[in-house]
Amino acid sequence: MTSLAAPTRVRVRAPGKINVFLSVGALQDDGYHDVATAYQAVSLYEDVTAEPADDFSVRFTGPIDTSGVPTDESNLAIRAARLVADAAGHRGGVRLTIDKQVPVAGGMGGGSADAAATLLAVDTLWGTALGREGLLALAARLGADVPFAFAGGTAVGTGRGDELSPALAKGEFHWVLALSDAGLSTPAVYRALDAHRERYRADIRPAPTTPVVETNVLQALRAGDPGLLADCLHNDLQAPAMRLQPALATTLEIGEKAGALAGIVSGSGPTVAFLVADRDAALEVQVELSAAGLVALRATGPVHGARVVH
Ligand SMILES: C[C@@](CO)(OP(=O)(O)O)[C@H](O)COP(=O)(O)OP(=O)(O)OC[C@H]1O[C@@H](n2ccc(N)nc2=O)[C@H](O)[C@@H]1O
Ligand SMILES: Nc1ncnc2c1ncn2[C@@H]1O[C@H](COP(=O)(O)OP(=O)(O)O)[C@@H](O)[C@H]1O
Repeated sequence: MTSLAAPTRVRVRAPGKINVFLSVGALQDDGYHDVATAYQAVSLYEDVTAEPADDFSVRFTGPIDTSGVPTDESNLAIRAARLVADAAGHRGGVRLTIDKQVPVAGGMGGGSADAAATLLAVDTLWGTALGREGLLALAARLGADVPFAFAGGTAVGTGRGDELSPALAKGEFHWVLALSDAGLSTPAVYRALDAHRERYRADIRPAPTTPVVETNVLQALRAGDPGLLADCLHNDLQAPAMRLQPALATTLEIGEKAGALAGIVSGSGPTVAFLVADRDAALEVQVELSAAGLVALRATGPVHGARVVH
């Protein structure tokens, strides 16, 4: 007879995301905006390794500069681990190591992926068996994007972006991601959108009362057709992100001239995601962006959500 020993180390991988469509409604009393977004999980990953320890700690590895990310109790991964411990009555801590591929404060949900991966990693390590629904409920308490990082694939997010319904998607979409030297703060970009709407109330489209994802976006995803999707990429946070980082206009121009079907600021930015026809086009656009001095990565989507890999 074999006995199942408790694991001494669990590794979980969770993806970054691109918002292929993001409509932002009015600011609510809780400080959040009502949104409707279509998320696509893409092949830039956060790998979180969890090992038993007496207390809670986190460290980062990998090539990305994480000097600005806190490693104290405010770190989203530590907050995720503590939530599982509290929910399940687990005593003892965890040592977390995060191998980071998703740019920091880039609008691609790296911190959310850290939190989502940690939820599953500690649940597996400690054998707390909270289940998918239990972990998804904890995910929503950690941040608006965390449930999607947990679920992955393609989904529509409403409410704060945390109420998910799956969306059908066919095939594989190819993206080139142009990174920026400086990050953008998510609340600052939402505030800039509100300020702009307030200031130019008479001239611009007001915040939608009930934001929705347009049906042509869902059709393009379902058809797996990058040309169709390129025509309907949209992000209400793009204009405020560009006001905060005007150089993004040049980045968009370079990628589109290099043959991208379309470019869009991802989430609150400043990463710019270029949708391209296929792998060859992705290489060409990546080369042109690099030649202009930008850091450019290739990715594909949709990919799976948080999953144990080790
Ligand atoms: C803009 C988006 C688009 O997917 O992603 P990122 O660009 O951050 O990756 C999300 O709405 C961000 O999600 P996330 O980064 O998880 O947000 P949270 O930590 O929950 O919230 C940070 C802050 O952003 C603002 N916020 C966030 C979500 C939302 N629907 N309305 C908001 O106004 C609030 O000021 C909130 O205090
Ligand atoms: N694991 C983490 N724990 C706590 N904060 C994080 C973590 N990863 C990133 N952050 C911080 O959260 C903010 C948003 O980061 P991130 O999730 O990378 O970008 P975005 O919200 O733009 O997708 C940044 O200020 C960053 O320093």
